[in-house]
Amino acid sequence: MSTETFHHKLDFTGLSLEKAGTPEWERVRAQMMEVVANKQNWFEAVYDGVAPELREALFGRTMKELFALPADVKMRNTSNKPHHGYIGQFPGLDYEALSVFDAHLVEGTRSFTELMWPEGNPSFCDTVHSVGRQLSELEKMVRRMLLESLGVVKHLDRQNSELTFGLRMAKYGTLTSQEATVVLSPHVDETTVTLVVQHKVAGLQVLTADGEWLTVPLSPNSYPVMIGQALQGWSNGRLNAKRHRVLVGGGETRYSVIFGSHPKDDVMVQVPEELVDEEHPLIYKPFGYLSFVNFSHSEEGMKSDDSLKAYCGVQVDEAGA
Ligand SMILES: O=C(O)CCC(=O)C(=O)O
Ligand SMILES: [Fe+2]
Repeated sequence: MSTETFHHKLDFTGLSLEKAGTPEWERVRAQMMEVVANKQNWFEAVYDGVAPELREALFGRTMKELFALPADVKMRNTSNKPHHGYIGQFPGLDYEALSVFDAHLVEGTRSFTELMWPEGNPSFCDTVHSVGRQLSELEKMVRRMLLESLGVVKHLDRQNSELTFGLRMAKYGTLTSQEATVVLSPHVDETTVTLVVQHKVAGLQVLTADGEWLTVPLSPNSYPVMIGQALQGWSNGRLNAKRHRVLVGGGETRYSVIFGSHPKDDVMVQVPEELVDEEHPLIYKPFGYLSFVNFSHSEEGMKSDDSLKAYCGVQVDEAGA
């Protein structure tokens, strides 16, 4: 029987971390436990933290202004990790993306803004920072509930101190053909948790347990949330990175924001001992996040359909099975 004939829609409206443990919190947490038990690894979060005007400013003005910059300016957005700064200039494909690092902090947004506009651009900076801050609040609620559902919430503070947030703005330009085309191939994110903001043009699809591509519906106040590989590793595979892709119709330019938590570069991701027992033997050795990301983008990592397992999976003989 199909496990994904419907998807979970969790309503975070009016919730905040201060409400953890209250009946309203527990009601949503009970749904999170179902998401975990069903191994769905994604859901839709309804959230009122990003005001409609802010979302409109982000997509209607801020992102358009960014992508309108000359290519050499956008290319100043570099990173120590492959594929994490400016992405674009693919022959025949009008896809571009830029990442703001430490997007929940004003410093992160400010240094990105100064890189793009040395003369300053306060409205860009304020808009992106507000979105980053609000989405980081949602991410923290989501992750707290996930850890509560796994019975390991005592590790939350440590995990929080080892994480940061990245905000990627993406543009999928019009295609010469009107036919639906996969412009971002099926993949899993290296993140801990990924939140996506879609606006007016759909395109994100998640792979269901039955191998079907499910189109994530558009909604002005909700955010698809997907598990990434860093959390798959940390949770010893209790949660699994959700495979997804982007399919666009071709006639319209699509903008989206991809907001993710991920371990800081030097963090060793290590499974908490509570998540290892006879029924759940250790499947991932501790791994350094930066090294893992570098591996994922290496020739060997790209060839593998499960780069986490290839990088730090415990061999059966090592596990003593
Ligand atoms: O644009 C989207 O909806 C998702 C993009 C994505 O999956 C990614 O950039 O990793
Ligand atoms: Fe992705």
